[in-house]
Amino acid sequence: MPAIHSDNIRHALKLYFIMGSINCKANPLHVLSEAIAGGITIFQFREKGPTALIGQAKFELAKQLQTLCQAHRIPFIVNDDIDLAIAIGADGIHVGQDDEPVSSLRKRLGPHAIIGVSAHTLEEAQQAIQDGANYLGVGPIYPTKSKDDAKESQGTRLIEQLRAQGILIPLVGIGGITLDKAACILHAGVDGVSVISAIAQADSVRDVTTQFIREIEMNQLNVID
Ligand SMILES: Cc1ncc(COP(=O)(O)OP(=O)(O)O)c(N)n1
Ligand SMILES: Cc1nc(C(=O)O)sc1CCOP(=O)(O)O
Ligand SMILES: [Mg+2]
Repeated sequence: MPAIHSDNIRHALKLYFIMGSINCKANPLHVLSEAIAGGITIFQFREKGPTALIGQAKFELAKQLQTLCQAHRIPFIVNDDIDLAIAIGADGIHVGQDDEPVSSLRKRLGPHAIIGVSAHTLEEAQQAIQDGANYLGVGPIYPTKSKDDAKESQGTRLIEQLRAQGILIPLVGIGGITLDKAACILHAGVDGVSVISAIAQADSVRDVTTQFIREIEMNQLNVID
């Protein structure tokens, strides 16, 4: 059974931690376990970049991180790698605009898989919704050092535009999100924030995660309950 039914994805998106081995100052298993202790609500394994693990080493790290998530009922999402997601029975996948279309992913992953799609424009968002995405990642909100090919940062403009159009799909903001910036993104209408470096690189992963949760709970709009 998946850790979460896709109907509950909105609540799970509250604090979406994304990480691969290259993002961590400490052992990735330790970083994830501290982030879980701090209160993350969903995790994405994004093993990407020049020194990223590949092959069996990538598979083994994914399995170890997934086991940790399963023990704490944290949904485990795989970035980009559909074969890996299927091989380990992940709860879902996150894909970008140049990846396999949602309709084909749905056939391969089944009706309960969480499928997240990155959207940078209203048109991309509408297409992903029509194709059956469960949530959208909107970014980069602010400049980021964690993605080499990130687009130009766009602030909260698209989030506000989507909500103003009455689009209710679960949304998560991404890109350069730090503690002091979370409130303004939440006020724009997202269900949660996605974070790599502000958590993975923190001196105390657990403390900063706890502070994110507090900030989110104080500023969440609750698009739908
Ligand atoms: C939650 C979330 N939102 C956006 C992204 C970015 O996905 P993508 O555009 O496919 O870029 P890469 O992460 O693959 O470099 C994401 N991963 N997660
Ligand atoms: C993985 C990713 N996707 C983005 C997008 O805009 O789609 S920005 C980004 C990196 C986010 O990392 P950090 O929290 O360290 O800025
Ligand atoms: Mg991608």
